[in-house]
Amino acid sequence: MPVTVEEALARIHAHRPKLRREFIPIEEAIGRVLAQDVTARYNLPPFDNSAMDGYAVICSDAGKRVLAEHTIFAGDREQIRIAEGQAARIMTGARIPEGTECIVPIEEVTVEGEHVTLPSPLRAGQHIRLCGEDIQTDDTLLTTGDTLSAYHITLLASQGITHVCVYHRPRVAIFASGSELKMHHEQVAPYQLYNTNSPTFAARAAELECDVHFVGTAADTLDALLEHIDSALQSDLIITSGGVSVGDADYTKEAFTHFSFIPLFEKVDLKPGKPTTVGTIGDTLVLNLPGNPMAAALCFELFGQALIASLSGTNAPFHNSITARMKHAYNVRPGRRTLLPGYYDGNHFTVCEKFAPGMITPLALSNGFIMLDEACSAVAQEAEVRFIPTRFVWRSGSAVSLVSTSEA
Ligand SMILES: Nc1nc2c(c(=O)[nH]1)N[C@H]1C(S)=C(S)[C@@H](COP(=O)(O)OP(=O)(O)OC[C@H]3O[C@@H](n4cnc5c(N)ncnc54)[C@H](O)[C@@H]3O)O[C@H]1N2
Ligand code: MOO
Repeated sequence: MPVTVEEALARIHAHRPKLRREFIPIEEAIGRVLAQDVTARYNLPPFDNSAMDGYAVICSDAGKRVLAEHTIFAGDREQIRIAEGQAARIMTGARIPEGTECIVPIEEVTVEGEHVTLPSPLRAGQHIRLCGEDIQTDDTLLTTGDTLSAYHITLLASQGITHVCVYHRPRVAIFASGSELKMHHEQVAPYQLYNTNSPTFAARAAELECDVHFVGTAADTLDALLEHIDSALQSDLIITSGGVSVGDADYTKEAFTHFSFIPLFEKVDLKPGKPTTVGTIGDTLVLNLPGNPMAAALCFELFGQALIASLSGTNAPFHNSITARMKHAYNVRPGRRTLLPGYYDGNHFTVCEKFAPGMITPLALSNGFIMLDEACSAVAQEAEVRFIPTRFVWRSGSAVSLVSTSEA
């Protein structure tokens, strides 16, 4: 019995794989998932300091001529004290002298030798960056399951942290089945075609921070499939494509049953990609995708990504969507949950002009897809849809306005 997409995803999310951890330098941690919480060891700033090149002064000296004998630079160790009638010339980032009530920028004073005349009035605290105003000791900076981005590396570096504990990258083994398939570096005969699914999933899994192992292309025989499964069992996830339908040469499902395969689900109520199957062999997860390239790619996005997320240890394992409006009206056959590939331009979603489960161009031309409810037979122009991205580098081929205004 096919399960709904929601049920299929719920079964994937309910599965709790064993996760392995390792310590790595922060320079290598970009994109990795933390297996520890990180708390602050130091305040940031670590001391009260000047936000401007100027003078450290006392507020009651506003409008007066004061003596400024000392100059303080960032990194100076010596700590001085100022009193009424005194100021200290100070550089941005330098520790403020004891007794300082505010900083007056250089541009606002009149300098005569060692004396400066201050403006009036002066506001207590002006241009002083307070100890701990950004980070306080013991603040939680990062949490187990956070995926490290460049600005998380900033936080780690600010605390003098050299290494972090992260989850291992998921090890993903990939193979295709199909006697008609050749690899792109092989000769192809007129009755054969190139295996595009395996390079696609290898590339996509690498984009999703997996360690990828391409096992090979299995002929449509039980023996070839058994051999390929056997060499993939050391991985956390096996992704196969092809041979899951009801044809005379479709042996994938049968081959997996030889390895005590336990299904999580064996078919999904979905067009395309109905034959998609997910299960386990021991600690190894298995995703059998259909051979049709577009069907396989869209189901990789829905189910493969969810499996990889669960194996990565992320605390954000669920898909998310962007609300978009339809560029054009679109009609579909109701009664089936339908995936439509297309392009989101920042406002509107345009369904791919030409697509079918066996094609490869639709995904290359798209940056995501929408999933229409089974009751849906038409989506109107400007109707709101939920866009699910497949790539998310948010740039444009032509210049767009980047400015927000008060008008809607
Ligand atoms: N009688 C029925 N026939 C089919 C059904 C069905 O329910 N009843 N389902 C159709 C659907 S839906 C799909 S999807 C496909 C799934 O078939 P398989 O998973 O068995 O895939 P194959 O037959 O091996 O291949 C299908 C198609 O895709 C090409 N292919 C396969 N692997 C690759 C690859 N790695 N790279 C590029 N292209 C690949 C293959 O040459 C075929 O053209 O079954 C329908 N039939
Ligand atoms: O649903 Mo198949 O999975 O059409 O391509």
